[in-house]
Amino acid sequence: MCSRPVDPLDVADARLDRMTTTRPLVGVLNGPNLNLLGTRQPEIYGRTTLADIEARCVRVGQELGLVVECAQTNHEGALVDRVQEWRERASAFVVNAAAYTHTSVAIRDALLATDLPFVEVHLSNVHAREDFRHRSYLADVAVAVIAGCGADGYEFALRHLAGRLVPTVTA
Ligand SMILES: O=C1C[C@@](O)(C(=O)O)C[C@@H](O)[C@@H]1O
Repeated sequence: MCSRPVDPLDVADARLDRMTTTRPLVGVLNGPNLNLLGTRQPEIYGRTTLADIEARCVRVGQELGLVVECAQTNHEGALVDRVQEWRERASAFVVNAAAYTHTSVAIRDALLATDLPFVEVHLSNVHAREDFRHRSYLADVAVAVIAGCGADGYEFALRHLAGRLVPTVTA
């Protein structure tokens, strides 16, 4: 009989796999120019970087019993690809489609095709800005819209989704 010594790291990996596969996955998706957060019009978008926001989302997700994966791209088709890729694995989304919020039927359709709940987030209060930002192609199919709370908006969105996905969590 051939017996291999048990590697404690393998055991820990397997345990982590099981834990993460049973926790709902939430995809946090950010659109064009949000990679510049921290230096882009800080008077409007604040000084928090996207890396800080994503790290906070992962940390808050862990506290809430969620697995959080984050992605950002400047390209409309790549946002659609990401939603399609998450479609098979995710339970919900937090979406800041940035300027594509106001223009993109393709991103709306991609989210609708998932049949999953999502929260639309904007750092700034888009309703207090130019008219073209008042229109959203996503808002009427989102479960909630959060605008004007800065980086806190992502955490609020995750707390809301956790309340829907993880029965023991109070939003
Ligand atoms: O890029 C962005 C960021 C934004 O989505 C926000 O987070 O406030 C608002 C959009 O109008 C703008 O195009």
